Amino acid sequence: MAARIEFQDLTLGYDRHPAVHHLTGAIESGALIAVVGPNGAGKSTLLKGIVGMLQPLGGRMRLDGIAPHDIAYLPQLAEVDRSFPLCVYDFVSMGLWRKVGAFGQIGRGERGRIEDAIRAVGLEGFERRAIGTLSGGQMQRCLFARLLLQDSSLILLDEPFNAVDAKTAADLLDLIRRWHDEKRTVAAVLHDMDTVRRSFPETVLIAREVVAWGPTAEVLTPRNLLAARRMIEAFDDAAHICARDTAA
Ligand SMILES: Nc1ncnc2c1ncn2[C@@H]1O[C@H](COP(=O)(O)OP(=O)(O)OP(=O)(O)O)[C@@H](O)[C@H]1O
Repeated sequence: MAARIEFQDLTLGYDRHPAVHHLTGAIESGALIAVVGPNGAGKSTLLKGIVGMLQPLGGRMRLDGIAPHDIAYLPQLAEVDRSFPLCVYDFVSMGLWRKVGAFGQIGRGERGRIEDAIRAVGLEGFERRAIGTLSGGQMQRCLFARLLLQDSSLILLDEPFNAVDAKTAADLLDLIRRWHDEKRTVAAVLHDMDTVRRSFPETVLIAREVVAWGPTAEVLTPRNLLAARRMIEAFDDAAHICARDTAA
């Protein structure tokens, strides 16, 4: 179980507009890293770049030990289409998609794993409920169950505790710790700095580029957080190319 990500001067963006610039560094195998920064800092963009939903505008990214389609990715809750008529059981079972495929049989072993995953997130009794009728916290549990089944060595979580209550957040955090104990590589976009300080040994603070990256206590200083805020306020969203490129 080893998945490592290396960035070399990576720039990601939309329609040629950079959203994250000049990212250089590595997320080591087995890391438990928080991705933090102000709104619009480029955190979600970074995860989308790692998953392959966005191609680099510049620089390079290298995945070691895992293919992009094997990454377990939790998008922001708002991006999940819940209008599709699926029940919890069927939605969770999609975590086995890579193993079973479109026309594969779900046998007794797989059914056991689906039931285990639903139990692990505390959704027993909800198996036949339509996903569109779940509360925000229940839906987040459902998404985590699907991730559990994916059994990936690289797990990317975009605001996993958004709109969930304290009990649900604690339960989901336990699952994240379990993944970390199993030596999986976990990166999570988070806004709650207390959770980051308590549970994430490593942090990358971004504001369209890296402000600080390293042990959480060294990254989350008032000085770095202020610098991040100022960088976001100063960023020109309409810029086509970055000033550093033209100055070179
Ligand atoms: N699909 C898109 N098309 C064009 N621009 C986008 C798109 N998605 C994001 N952006 C822009 O890219 C920049 C970074 O957005 P991103 O969603 O990565 O930030 P974030 O750090 O995740 O923010 P938040 O904390 O608010 O979720 C923002 O200026 C945003 O408006």
